[in-house]
Amino acid sequence: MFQFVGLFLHFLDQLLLLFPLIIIIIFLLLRFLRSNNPGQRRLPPSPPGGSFPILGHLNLLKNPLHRTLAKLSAKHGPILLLHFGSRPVLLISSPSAAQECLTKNDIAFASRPRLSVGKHLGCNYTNILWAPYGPHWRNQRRIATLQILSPARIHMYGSVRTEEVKFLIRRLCGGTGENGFRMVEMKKVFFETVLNVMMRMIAGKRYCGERESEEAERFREIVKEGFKVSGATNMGDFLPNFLKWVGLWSGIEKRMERLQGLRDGFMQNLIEERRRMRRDKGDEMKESRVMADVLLDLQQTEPHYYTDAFIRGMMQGMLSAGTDTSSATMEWAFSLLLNHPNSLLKVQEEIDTHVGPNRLLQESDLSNLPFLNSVLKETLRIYPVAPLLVPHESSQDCVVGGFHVPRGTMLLVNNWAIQNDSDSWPDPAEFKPERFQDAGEVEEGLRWLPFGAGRRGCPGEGLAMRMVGLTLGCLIQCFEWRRVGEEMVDMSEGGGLTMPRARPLWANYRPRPILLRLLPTF
Ligand code: HEM
Repeated sequence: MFQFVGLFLHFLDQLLLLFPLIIIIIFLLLRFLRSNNPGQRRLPPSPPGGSFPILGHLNLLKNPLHRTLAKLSAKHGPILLLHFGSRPVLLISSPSAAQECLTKNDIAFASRPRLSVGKHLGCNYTNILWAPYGPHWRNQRRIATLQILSPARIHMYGSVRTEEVKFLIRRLCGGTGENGFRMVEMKKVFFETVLNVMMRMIAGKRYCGERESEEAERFREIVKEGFKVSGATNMGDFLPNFLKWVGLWSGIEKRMERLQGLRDGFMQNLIEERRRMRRDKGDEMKESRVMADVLLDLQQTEPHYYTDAFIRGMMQGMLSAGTDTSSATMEWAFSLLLNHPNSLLKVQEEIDTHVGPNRLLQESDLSNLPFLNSVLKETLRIYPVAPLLVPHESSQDCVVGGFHVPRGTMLLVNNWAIQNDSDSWPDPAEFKPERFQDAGEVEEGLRWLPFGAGRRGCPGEGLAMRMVGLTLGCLIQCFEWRRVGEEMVDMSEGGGLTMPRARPLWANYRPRPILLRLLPTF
């Protein structure tokens, strides 16, 4: 018996001595297995020597961000792992890698990172733009695509867009001398036209032009402040909490919070006004159903889910995703055409030939105006207003280009770099709408994705292309346009996550004879 116990203790003694050796062997074995399975575990490369403690690669980021990141990718490769503070960021700059992220790994990357803009202006990460992938986002997306932005609904609001474009044309006529050219700030007229269209679709009310009420004035202030705060990149998003408390980055967050309060109040008034109208006018309102009505109807069936906060979030999400993007695209397109008068003339000739001298261009003409369409696509190629799309985030581990991408990694697809890469686009900086005339060939793969792709791709593409096409087409049909002065229009880009022009566009214009014939019919 004693012998047996002695033997056991001896064995235990040996085992304890061997224990560190066993641990080392297991560790080496695991490393060996990992290194022989690189697709599973090898992380994407990072720019050598560029990362600092706490800051990560934040020191490399300069405005315009998409250009800085494009240079980084040109030097170190199209799939890069960066660190914005402690947050891992996958930076993608090639069509094949974009395809892998947005198609094969579509579900893995269908979430959004929790950035301060999503907290304060995205209704605490609940609106369609900033909600994480899950049932709440899916439900909003379903309502957006089936009930708000469906082809039938977009068609239904065709008259709103036509009315607003006619209103714009009349407004421009007001200031025009008989033969002389007048000057107009294009940024203002484009933005106000889009805002009126969007607000009429959302709430049945327009806010800009004619005599402006106090309510319209308040709304303008909210929109203006929105521009300022969403244009500022918030470094605080990427820093550890103890640094944020120093207060350097809290200013911008406070402004966002205040703005969200103002927006909420404004949207709530709209909801209540609409509710009153529906109560007072009953069936009469069915003729003019707007987005608020769709949501108020849903509220009647499921009041606990479709709360006023849900309706406010949905209305705000649509407004902020659709307005600035569409009007900035119009401004870029017009800037390019003013710098390329031959293309401007070609669009005008195409419209004159197809539409003729006796009527105003309509949305149904757009599919028969291939050159105008190519101008829009070429504009969105050189100046995509969301050059880095909207950031995505992986909600599960996945593999991109053979590299392991852990869950919780922020994805930036540098669409500007993809669309301006000379491997895919000969002479990428040149404005050549003709390259889109053979559209099928050009759009193959993900070389052109100004609206993103996959589950989180833009649900408003159809509406945007109609709104932008109709407005530009009608202005070109009705007026003669020139640059202000001899110099070319300055094409510098402003900062922020969206890509506005650095300076607002101004242009000279005068009516064409066709307008004098059409004006009395408006
Ligand atoms: C020229 C105009 C427009 C451009 C270039 C544009 C582009 C984009 C892009 C790049 C995204 C992000 C895609 C991604 O994350 O991968 C997006 C998202 C979105 N867009 Fe647009 N957009 C435009 C107009 C509109 C309009 C008119 C509406 C609707 C009224 C709209 C509604 C949305 C919404 C709701 C989202 C969020 C989708 C989600 O997260 O599920 N957009 N858009």
